[in-house]
Amino acid sequence: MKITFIGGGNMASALIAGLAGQLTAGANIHVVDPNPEQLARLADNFGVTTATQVDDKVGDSGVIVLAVKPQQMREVAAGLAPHLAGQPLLLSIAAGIRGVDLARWLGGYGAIVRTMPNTPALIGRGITGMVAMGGVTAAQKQAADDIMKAVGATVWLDDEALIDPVTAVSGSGPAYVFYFIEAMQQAAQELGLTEEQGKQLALATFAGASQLAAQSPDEVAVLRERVTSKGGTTYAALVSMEQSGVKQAIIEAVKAASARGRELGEQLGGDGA
Ligand SMILES: NC(=O)C1=CN([C@@H]2O[C@H](COP(=O)(O)OP(=O)(O)OC[C@H]3O[C@@H](n4cnc5c(N)ncnc54)[C@H](O)[C@@H]3O)[C@@H](O)[C@H]2O)C=CC1
Ligand SMILES: O=C(O)[C@@H]1CCC=N1
Repeated sequence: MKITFIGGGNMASALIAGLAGQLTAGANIHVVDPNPEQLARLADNFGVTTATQVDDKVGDSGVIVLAVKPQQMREVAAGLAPHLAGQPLLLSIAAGIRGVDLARWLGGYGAIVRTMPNTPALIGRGITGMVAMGGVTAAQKQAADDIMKAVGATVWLDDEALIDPVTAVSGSGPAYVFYFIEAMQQAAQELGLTEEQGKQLALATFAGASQLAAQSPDEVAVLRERVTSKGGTTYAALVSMEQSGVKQAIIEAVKAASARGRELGEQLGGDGA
């Protein structure tokens, strides 16, 4: 099956990298992006075919992945509308953009699955939240699931409104983890370790702790308590974090991301025109 990506930026590149390793021929992937450097990089690395704008070649795609910024989606959808005679599945990865708005911009085309992947897809360790709009067939839903499972796990939602919370937790989530790792690395250096040592210690700790949490039958809070000797070093760190309101700040940050997703949908979807 031919999969066309409209937009070949960061998230599309992560998906293509994950998919290219799974498909028998990278040439089954076609990428449309106005940036020739972006296209050259994707063609060199993954053997995809490329174009700088949507043309008739997009028409024979079984799946079209919409991977442009939310602000570009309306224009891209309008340009795509004349090329949907082959009834492809449209897979949107854009934050915020509501299915009803996308369908309208596509000229009333309803075979849309909204998804929210994340960048660990690049190494096949992504997780994608997904919701199917009314015009999606069972076979198309399966195809969407197959594509996203090629780059990690999938979580299907019944309620489209929940895609904003998914965006806030797992779509944006890698950035929070990187932020925490950056802080750990900076602390390591300020305490006298080398940059390399700090990096090695922080990364191995994140990988080990998250694997342990995934594999353990115990709740994460129990695992945390097992590290925390009374009056010990971890206790000192956690008291400091509590005093600084770190947990509440993280909760509020995730809620801010979710609210921004909803706001983007309302702003860009406008009054339904
Ligand atoms: N970066 C991430 O971690 C995630 C991003 N997303 C979503 O993915 C989408 C893309 O985000 P990024 O990849 O981060 O942005 P990006 O800026 O890296 O990529 C956007 C790409 O679209 C291209 N483009 C612009 N106008 C175009 C047009 N008319 N036709 C075709 N291509 C066009 C740009 O040249 C660029 O390569 C957004 O809607 C975002 O909400 C979703 C999940 C995670
Ligand atoms: O920051 C953003 O808006 C996109 C959506 C999820 C991750 N990146």
